[in-house]
Amino acid sequence: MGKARSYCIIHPDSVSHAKFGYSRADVTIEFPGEFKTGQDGLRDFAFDRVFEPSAGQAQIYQEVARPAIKDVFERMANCLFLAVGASGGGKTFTMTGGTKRFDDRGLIPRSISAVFETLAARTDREDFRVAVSFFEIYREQVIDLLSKAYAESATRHIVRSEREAYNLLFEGDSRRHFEQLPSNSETSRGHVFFQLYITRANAEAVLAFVDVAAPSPKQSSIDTSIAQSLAALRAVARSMCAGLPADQNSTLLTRLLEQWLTHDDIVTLLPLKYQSCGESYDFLQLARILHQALKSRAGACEGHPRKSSPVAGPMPGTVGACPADTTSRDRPLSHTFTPTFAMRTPRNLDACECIGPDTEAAPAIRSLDMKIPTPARNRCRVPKAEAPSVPPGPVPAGQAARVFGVDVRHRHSLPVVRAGVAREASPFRGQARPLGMPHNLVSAHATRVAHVTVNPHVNITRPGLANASATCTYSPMRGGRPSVSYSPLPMQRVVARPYHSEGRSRSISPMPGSGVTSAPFPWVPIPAGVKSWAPGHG
Ligand SMILES: Nc1ncnc2c1ncn2[C@@H]1O[C@H](COP(=O)(O)OP(=O)(O)OP(=O)(O)O)[C@@H](O)[C@H]1O
Repeated sequence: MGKARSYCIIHPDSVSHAKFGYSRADVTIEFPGEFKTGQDGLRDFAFDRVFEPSAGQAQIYQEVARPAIKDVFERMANCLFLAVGASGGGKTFTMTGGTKRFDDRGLIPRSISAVFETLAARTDREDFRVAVSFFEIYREQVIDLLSKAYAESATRHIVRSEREAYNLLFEGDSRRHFEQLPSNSETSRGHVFFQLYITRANAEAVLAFVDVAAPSPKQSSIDTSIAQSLAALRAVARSMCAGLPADQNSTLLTRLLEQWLTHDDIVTLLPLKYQSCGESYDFLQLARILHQALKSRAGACEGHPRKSSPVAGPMPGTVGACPADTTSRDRPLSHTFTPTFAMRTPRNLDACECIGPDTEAAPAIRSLDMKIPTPARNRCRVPKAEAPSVPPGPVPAGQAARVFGVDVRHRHSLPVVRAGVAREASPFRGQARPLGMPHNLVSAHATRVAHVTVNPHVNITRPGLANASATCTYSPMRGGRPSVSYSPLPMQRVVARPYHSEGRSRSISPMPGSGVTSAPFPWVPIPAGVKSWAPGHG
């Protein structure tokens, strides 16, 4: 039988609430007599561990997910991480990550890193293959987030490095359905499955991370669909507790979870922001019933190897069997351009700014914050051999170029105008500009449309995924050769400033293990009629 663990993660905004308390393994809420049971008083909910708000993501990862990664390599055990909870409680924060600090990256990126770090340390690493699938249940349909399509089958992409896996994570993340609601400015509107498949010979272990959407008070049709699937999940758990056959076919969520619920290791996560007694009680109870149901399972085998994806079982009309060895899709930005880190950006990102880091030092980067780097940390010339030659002078409007394998173009005729814009959004705004560093050293402007905009000095992005790496310091106004900002220090401090129309942003993660590939830098006319310069147009 698979193991079952359950954790509660307390949201920082819950702490001061009088009707809510928690200890290391219990959450207690107080509710009035008329609510639910008709009895006044306190209700206790036990967990394997309750993480107080001061517990960082690193600690949560260590206790929650690290054992599962070990089990993958020791006994090819599958594990499902199932995050449930009310809107705004922190499910996405726990699974994918927070917005402001690198330290806030969640279970998925940390697990990706751990899998590749473990592999790197093994002599038999060549025997393993890692693949990723990423899909969303939205309005009772599966959307493959890696192929942008309503899916009969979720595509499985082989990933050969941490960077490739991150790329897919951020790519898919940018395609998720979010909505701005009072409870959360970025509310997930679909149940999201991110799966890592680790295969060796005929054995396969799957790590699945499921972020279960919560209904909002808006009561739209999406909310109805979400509420129905949660009710179905609750009903399945109740049947399991009672030892009765469960109707798992009533919703797509329960159908996709069926095999997990009956067989595998499951970690239930309840990120909890105490908002109202009713809502908290509902989800605390759901977590409890789920945990009880999982504990009561019998007869399933522990850590059995899978032949096919647990979530992508053969179900007509839904996610079907994944093709076993689909190779990575051709992703123009990533196969020639090697980002050093990626920012999980807001859906309606206006612009972001990134500085550094050294792509060669990137594997050592484990710290990312919002501070301004010192010039010493941020300036280092790219070897001349790598520096593409650029003709001096302003880049004419409507011209494009391929910089380090990435298509870029100017949207403005005069770089100097662009520079003015960049300065406004510069990380150095209001501060003394570090000596020798152009104030607009890096400025990547992204819109939701897949295009790349460049100012005279850089750079690169695509929707939902601001890839920053090669920091071209070439200034058309100064002429000369372009160079790339490299950090000479292993613990490069990276600056990443997500800008957003409402001041919101998403998390930041590194792209270790990358290197910069250079490419010719000819300015070429943008084809007539092309409004946004999408990767691949060149
Ligand atoms: N442990 C935490 N520490 C700091 N901030 C947190 C924490 N958990 C969540 N947040 C913040 O709370 C907000 C809501 O979190 P998140 O979007 O992860 O909630 P959610 O449960 O996924 O909500 P929804 O169901 O609406 O999508 C975000 O701004 C997030 O950064």
